[in-house]
Amino acid sequence: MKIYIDENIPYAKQFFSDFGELHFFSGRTVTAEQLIDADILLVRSITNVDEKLLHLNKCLKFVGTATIGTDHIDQQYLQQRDITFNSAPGCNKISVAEYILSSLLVLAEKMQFQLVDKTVAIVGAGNTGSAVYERLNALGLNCKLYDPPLQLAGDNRAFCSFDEVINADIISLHVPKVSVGDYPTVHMFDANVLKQLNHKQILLNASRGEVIDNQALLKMAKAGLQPTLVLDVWEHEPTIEKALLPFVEIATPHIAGYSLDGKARGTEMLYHALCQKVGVNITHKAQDFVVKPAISDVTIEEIITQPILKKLIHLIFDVRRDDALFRQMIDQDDGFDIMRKTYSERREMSTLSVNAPASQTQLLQALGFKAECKREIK
Ligand SMILES: NC(=O)c1ccc[n+]([C@@H]2O[C@H](COP(=O)([O-])OP(=O)(O)OC[C@H]3O[C@@H](n4cnc5c(N)ncnc54)[C@H](O)[C@@H]3O)[C@@H](O)[C@H]2O)c1
Ligand SMILES: O=C(O)[C@H](O)[C@H](O)COP(=O)(O)O
Repeated sequence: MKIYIDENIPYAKQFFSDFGELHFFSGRTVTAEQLIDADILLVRSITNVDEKLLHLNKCLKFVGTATIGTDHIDQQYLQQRDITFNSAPGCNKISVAEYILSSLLVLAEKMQFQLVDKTVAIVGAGNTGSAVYERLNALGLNCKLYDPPLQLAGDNRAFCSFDEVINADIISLHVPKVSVGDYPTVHMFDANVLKQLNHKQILLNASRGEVIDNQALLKMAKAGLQPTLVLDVWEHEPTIEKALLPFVEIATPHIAGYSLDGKARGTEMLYHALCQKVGVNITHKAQDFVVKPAISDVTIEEIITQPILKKLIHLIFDVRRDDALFRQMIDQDDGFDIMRKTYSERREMSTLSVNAPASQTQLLQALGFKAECKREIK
């Protein structure tokens, strides 16, 4: 069997060598000619899998994307050709939530506010939105969820209106890219919605760039009216609107989900799907391949205040590192993609054991740490 794999899917050799001959390709430039004899195709979000890419291939049986988003896949076309498709739902949801947490802690320090005083509207209450909710709710923010499709489907959590979204102190976007149907998300934040926001609010987008009309945002920013912005995703990646950058407080090149753990989980999920498709037993586990973290234990002697939490989170992941590097790299040819490709190792909070007073264990666990109980503070 011939298996064609995006070169940026980690641990592909370890997981897939048993299935046959592996061929690696560059996700942005792969062509129909290259894939002519592929039996299995494994991609990331930068490869559009459609008729244009697959029309020369007559033997493809399985397509997998090691990502949560599936907007780059023409699933209807794959269905017509009877090609099995699997994605990796939720694989990097923890990394996205940790990106949001780091960003908010940085902003809270810079702008001198307490997270607990803020209302946050989470737009999209699926895997990533729920992971954000769990963490921010544990920190005492007033969290509101906005997700009409889920609400309609009978999800029994409390949901808010779009009016409440645009009036929240913090708005965090976690929707898929959808351009048709009853609940499209492309330009959900268009000029009309953006003009209802103000400079006291914070708007974070770690979903897909197209959810915010970037040109309308730029216009608003040039007039000095934009909310504080955290943008991980952009319209027209990798050729983004660079003029926006000076107006964005935290800017990164679509790396919110890029922890080693999240990526490895994505590969592992495709491995499981392929084992099922081919009818073989699962013999490999991501944890056999993923290396130990650089920092694995820490002790906290006090009650966790916001400054202590910021220090703790940033022992593992500090979004300012990525923001600084991005601003340096974006002017290089291919800077956006080079930074993604050479992204330095980032781990999830779950790789850190935190030894803390017993009263802090619940919070630490809700934030994703491995919490170990220490004697209570007197
Ligand atoms: N920046 C990154 O690195 C990164 C990482 C992972 C995922 N993502 C993006 O984030 C998206 C969401 O991921 P997820 O794991 O939470 O997906 P998910 O499918 O679990 O949840 C998405 C939720 O959005 C809701 N939704 C759809 N249309 C909506 C609308 N118009 N208004 C409000 N809610 C709506 C859906 O009902 C669903 O509950 C992905 O599709 C992907 O594009 C980005
Ligand atoms: O949808 C996802 O899972 C994320 O957007 C993912 O992190 C994108 O990473 P890429 O496939 O572009 O490497």
